[in-house]
Amino acid sequence: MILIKADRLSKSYRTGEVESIALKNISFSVQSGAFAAIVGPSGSGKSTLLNLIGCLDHPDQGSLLVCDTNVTSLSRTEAADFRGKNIGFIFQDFNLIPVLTVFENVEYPLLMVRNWPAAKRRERVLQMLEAVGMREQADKKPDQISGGQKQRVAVARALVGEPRLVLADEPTANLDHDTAYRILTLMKQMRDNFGTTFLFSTHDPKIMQEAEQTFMLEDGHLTTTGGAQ
Ligand SMILES: Nc1ncnc2c1ncn2[C@@H]1O[C@H](COP(=O)(O)OP(=O)(O)OP(=O)(O)O)[C@@H](O)[C@H]1O
Repeated sequence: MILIKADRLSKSYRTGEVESIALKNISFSVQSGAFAAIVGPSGSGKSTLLNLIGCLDHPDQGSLLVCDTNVTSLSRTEAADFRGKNIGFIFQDFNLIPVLTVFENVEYPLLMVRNWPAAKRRERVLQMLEAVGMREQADKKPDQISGGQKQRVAVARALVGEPRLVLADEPTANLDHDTAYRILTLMKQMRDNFGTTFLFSTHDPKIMQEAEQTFMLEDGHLTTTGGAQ
Protein backbone atom coordinates (compact mmCIF):
# COMPACT_ATOMS: atom_id res chain seq x y z
CA MET A 1 0.00 0.00 0.00
CA ILE A 2 1.29 3.45 -0.92
CA LEU A 3 1.60 5.82 2.06
CA ILE A 4 3.14 8.85 0.33
CA LYS A 5 2.58 9.77 -3.31
CA ALA A 6 4.09 12.96 -4.71
CA ASP A 7 3.32 14.02 -8.24
CA ARG A 8 5.27 16.86 -9.89
CA LEU A 9 5.76 18.80 -6.65
CA SER A 10 7.40 22.20 -6.92
CA LYS A 11 8.23 24.76 -4.25
CA SER A 12 10.01 28.14 -4.42
CA TYR A 13 10.85 30.71 -1.77
CA ARG A 14 10.80 34.41 -2.49
CA THR A 15 12.98 36.80 -0.53
CA GLY A 16 12.38 40.32 -1.84
CA GLU A 17 13.16 40.18 -5.55
CA VAL A 18 15.04 36.90 -5.33
CA GLU A 19 13.25 33.62 -5.99
CA SER A 20 15.02 30.38 -5.08
CA ILE A 21 13.64 27.13 -6.41
CA ALA A 22 13.79 24.57 -3.59
CA LEU A 23 11.99 21.67 -5.32
CA LYS A 24 11.31 21.19 -9.02
CA ASN A 25 8.86 18.61 -10.40
CA ILE A 26 9.42 15.94 -7.76
CA SER A 27 7.50 12.67 -8.23
CA PHE A 28 7.93 9.57 -6.07
CA SER A 29 6.08 7.17 -3.84
CA VAL A 30 6.77 5.45 -0.52
CA GLN A 31 5.11 2.21 0.50
CA SER A 32 3.61 1.65 3.92
CA GLY A 33 6.23 0.09 6.23
CA ALA A 34 9.18 1.55 4.28
CA PHE A 35 12.47 2.63 5.86
CA ALA A 36 13.44 5.33 3.39
CA ALA A 37 15.95 8.19 3.15
CA ILE A 38 16.04 11.49 1.31
CA VAL A 39 19.69 12.14 0.57
CA GLY A 40 21.44 15.22 -0.75
CA PRO A 41 23.92 17.98 0.02
CA SER A 42 23.09 21.08 2.04
CA GLY A 43 20.49 23.23 0.23
CA SER A 44 19.29 20.42 -2.04
CA GLY A 45 15.71 20.62 -0.74
CA LYS A 46 15.52 17.81 1.85
CA SER A 47 13.94 19.89 4.63
CA THR A 48 11.57 21.55 2.19
CA LEU A 49 10.34 18.16 1.01
CA LEU A 50 9.92 16.84 4.58
CA ASN A 51 8.05 20.04 5.50
CA LEU A 52 5.61 19.51 2.63
CA ILE A 53 5.02 15.87 3.58
CA GLY A 54 4.60 16.91 7.23
CA CYS A 55 2.01 19.53 6.18
CA LEU A 56 4.12 22.34 7.64
CA ASP A 57 4.06 24.12 4.27
CA HIS A 58 2.19 23.97 0.94
CA PRO A 59 3.67 23.14 -2.47
CA ASP A 60 3.31 25.76 -5.22
CA GLN A 61 2.43 23.09 -7.75
CA GLY A 62 1.79 19.37 -7.92
CA SER A 63 -0.14 16.98 -5.75
CA LEU A 64 0.77 15.19 -2.54
CA LEU A 65 -1.07 12.31 -0.96
CA VAL A 66 -0.03 11.32 2.58
CA CYS A 67 -1.80 8.59 4.59
CA ASP A 68 -4.77 8.58 2.19
CA THR A 69 -5.24 12.34 2.48
CA ASN A 70 -4.64 14.98 -0.16
CA VAL A 71 -2.53 17.34 1.95
CA THR A 72 -1.83 19.81 -0.84
CA SER A 73 -4.22 22.46 0.40
CA LEU A 74 -5.14 21.67 4.01
CA SER A 75 -5.91 24.68 6.20
CA ARG A 76 -3.68 25.28 9.24
CA THR A 77 -6.22 23.69 11.58
CA GLU A 78 -6.80 20.71 9.30
CA ALA A 79 -3.03 20.26 8.92
CA ALA A 80 -2.50 20.34 12.71
CA ASP A 81 -5.26 17.78 13.20
CA PHE A 82 -3.85 15.57 10.42
CA ARG A 83 -0.31 15.74 11.88
CA GLY A 84 -1.55 14.90 15.38
CA LYS A 85 -3.29 11.78 14.12
CA ASN A 86 -0.84 10.51 11.52
CA ILE A 87 2.71 11.86 11.81
CA GLY A 88 5.50 11.78 14.38
CA PHE A 89 8.55 14.06 14.04
CA ILE A 90 12.21 13.61 14.98
CA PHE A 91 14.63 16.55 14.73
CA GLN A 92 18.41 16.82 14.51
CA ASP A 93 18.66 18.89 17.72
CA PHE A 94 16.24 16.52 19.55
CA ASN A 95 13.81 19.33 20.54
CA LEU A 96 13.13 17.96 24.01
CA ILE A 97 11.55 20.39 26.47
CA PRO A 98 14.32 21.08 29.04
CA VAL A 99 12.07 21.64 32.08
CA LEU A 100 10.18 18.35 31.57
CA THR A 101 11.44 14.91 32.55
CA VAL A 102 12.06 12.16 30.00
CA PHE A 103 8.66 10.68 30.94
CA GLU A 104 6.88 14.03 30.59
CA ASN A 105 8.52 14.74 27.22
CA VAL A 106 7.20 11.48 25.81
CA GLU A 107 3.78 12.04 27.41
CA TYR A 108 3.48 15.55 25.97
CA PRO A 109 2.06 14.67 22.51
CA LEU A 110 -0.58 12.47 24.16
CA LEU A 111 -1.72 15.41 26.29
CA MET A 112 -1.97 17.53 23.15
CA VAL A 113 -3.79 15.21 20.77
CA ARG A 114 -5.19 12.22 22.66
CA ASN A 115 -7.90 12.39 25.25
CA TRP A 116 -6.66 9.37 27.18
CA PRO A 117 -7.07 8.80 30.93
CA ALA A 118 -3.86 9.21 32.97
CA ALA A 119 -3.40 5.47 33.61
CA LYS A 120 -3.59 4.61 29.90
CA ARG A 121 -1.17 7.45 29.08
CA ARG A 122 1.28 6.23 31.70
CA GLU A 123 1.14 2.66 30.41
CA ARG A 124 1.77 3.78 26.81
CA VAL A 125 4.65 6.14 27.75
CA LEU A 126 6.36 3.42 29.82
CA GLN A 127 5.88 0.93 26.97
CA MET A 128 7.61 3.32 24.55
CA LEU A 129 10.43 4.16 27.00
CA GLU A 130 10.97 0.41 27.47
CA ALA A 131 11.02 -0.08 23.67
CA VAL A 132 13.80 2.50 23.23
CA GLY A 133 15.76 1.35 26.32
CA MET A 134 15.11 4.51 28.36
CA ARG A 135 12.67 3.33 31.04
CA GLU A 136 15.32 3.55 33.77
CA GLN A 137 15.94 7.22 32.87
CA ALA A 138 12.26 8.25 32.99
CA ASP A 139 12.70 10.78 35.82
CA LYS A 140 15.79 12.50 34.44
CA LYS A 141 15.76 15.87 32.69
CA PRO A 142 17.21 16.18 29.16
CA ASP A 143 20.42 17.85 30.44
CA GLN A 144 21.16 14.72 32.51
CA ILE A 145 21.31 12.34 29.53
CA SER A 146 23.60 11.97 26.49
CA GLY A 147 22.86 13.04 22.91
CA GLY A 148 22.16 9.47 21.84
CA GLN A 149 19.82 9.01 24.81
CA LYS A 150 18.03 12.27 23.94
CA GLN A 151 17.41 10.97 20.43
CA ARG A 152 16.09 7.69 21.89
CA VAL A 153 13.60 9.74 23.91
CA ALA A 154 12.71 11.68 20.76
CA VAL A 155 12.06 8.39 18.93
CA ALA A 156 9.74 7.32 21.78
CA ARG A 157 7.98 10.70 21.66
CA ALA A 158 7.52 10.44 17.87
CA LEU A 159 5.93 7.00 18.21
CA VAL A 160 3.86 7.40 21.36
CA GLY A 161 0.70 8.52 19.52
CA GLU A 162 0.85 5.49 17.18
CA PRO A 163 1.44 7.51 13.99
CA ARG A 164 1.49 5.79 10.60
CA LEU A 165 4.47 7.86 9.49
CA VAL A 166 7.58 9.24 11.23
CA LEU A 167 9.49 12.05 9.52
CA ALA A 168 13.04 12.66 10.72
CA ASP A 169 15.06 15.65 9.48
CA GLU A 170 18.78 14.76 9.79
CA PRO A 171 18.14 12.70 12.97
CA THR A 172 21.80 11.69 13.28
CA ALA A 173 23.50 14.99 12.34
CA ASN A 174 24.46 15.78 15.96
CA LEU A 175 25.61 12.28 16.89
CA ASP A 176 28.94 10.49 16.50
CA HIS A 177 28.96 7.68 13.97
CA ASP A 178 28.48 4.74 16.37
CA THR A 179 25.61 6.49 18.15
CA ALA A 180 24.09 7.50 14.80
CA TYR A 181 24.21 3.90 13.65
CA ARG A 182 22.54 2.74 16.90
CA ILE A 183 19.74 5.30 16.50
CA LEU A 184 19.08 4.12 12.96
CA THR A 185 19.06 0.50 14.13
CA LEU A 186 16.57 1.51 16.81
CA MET A 187 14.36 3.31 14.28
CA LYS A 188 14.40 0.24 12.03
CA GLN A 189 13.52 -1.97 15.00
CA MET A 190 10.55 0.33 15.75
CA ARG A 191 9.45 -0.01 12.12
CA ASP A 192 9.64 -3.81 12.49
CA ASN A 193 7.82 -3.86 15.84
CA PHE A 194 5.12 -1.25 15.20
CA GLY A 195 4.86 -1.22 11.38
CA THR A 196 5.47 2.55 11.32
CA THR A 197 6.82 3.98 8.06
CA PHE A 198 10.05 6.00 8.49
CA LEU A 199 11.30 8.69 6.12
CA PHE A 200 14.49 10.45 7.19
CA SER A 201 16.88 12.90 5.56
CA THR A 202 20.66 12.78 5.63
CA HIS A 203 23.66 14.20 3.82
CA ASP A 204 25.88 11.35 5.11
CA PRO A 205 26.53 8.53 2.59
CA LYS A 206 27.32 6.06 5.40
CA ILE A 207 23.99 6.74 7.11
CA MET A 208 22.21 6.54 3.77
CA GLN A 209 23.29 2.91 3.40
CA GLU A 210 21.04 1.97 6.33
CA ALA A 211 17.93 2.92 4.33
CA GLU A 212 16.05 0.32 2.31
CA GLN A 213 14.93 2.95 -0.19
CA THR A 214 16.71 6.19 -1.11
CA PHE A 215 15.72 9.37 -2.92
CA MET A 216 18.65 11.52 -4.05
CA LEU A 217 18.05 15.27 -4.31
CA GLU A 218 20.33 17.70 -6.09
CA ASP A 219 19.46 21.39 -6.44
CA GLY A 220 15.78 20.63 -5.93
CA HIS A 221 15.68 17.85 -8.52
CA LEU A 222 15.14 14.20 -7.74
CA THR A 223 18.13 12.62 -9.47
CA THR A 224 17.99 8.97 -8.40
CA THR A 225 15.71 6.64 -6.55
CA GLY A 226 16.95 3.34 -5.22
CA GLY A 227 15.33 0.34 -3.54
CA ALA A 228 11.67 -0.61 -3.37
CA GLN A 229 9.21 1.66 -5.18
N1 LIG B 1 12.38 29.91 4.39
C1 LIG B 1 13.17 30.02 3.31
N2 LIG B 1 13.31 31.20 2.66
C2 LIG B 1 14.08 31.32 1.57
N3 LIG B 1 14.78 30.29 1.02
C3 LIG B 1 14.69 29.09 1.62
C4 LIG B 1 13.89 28.89 2.79
N4 LIG B 1 14.00 27.58 3.17
C5 LIG B 1 14.83 27.00 2.27
N5 LIG B 1 15.24 27.90 1.34
C6 LIG B 1 16.12 27.62 0.20
O1 LIG B 1 15.61 26.48 -0.49
C7 LIG B 1 16.66 25.60 -0.88
C8 LIG B 1 16.45 24.22 -0.23
O2 LIG B 1 16.63 24.34 1.18
P1 LIG B 1 16.39 23.13 2.20
O3 LIG B 1 16.54 23.69 3.59
O4 LIG B 1 15.13 22.44 1.87
O5 LIG B 1 17.62 22.17 1.84
P2 LIG B 1 18.29 21.01 2.71
O6 LIG B 1 18.73 19.98 1.72
O7 LIG B 1 17.38 20.58 3.78
O8 LIG B 1 19.56 21.74 3.32
P3 LIG B 1 20.28 21.50 4.77
O9 LIG B 1 20.84 20.10 4.71
O10 LIG B 1 21.34 22.56 4.80
O11 LIG B 1 19.22 21.69 5.81
C9 LIG B 1 17.96 26.28 -0.47
O12 LIG B 1 18.44 26.99 -1.59
C10 LIG B 1 17.53 27.22 0.63
O13 LIG B 1 18.37 28.33 0.68
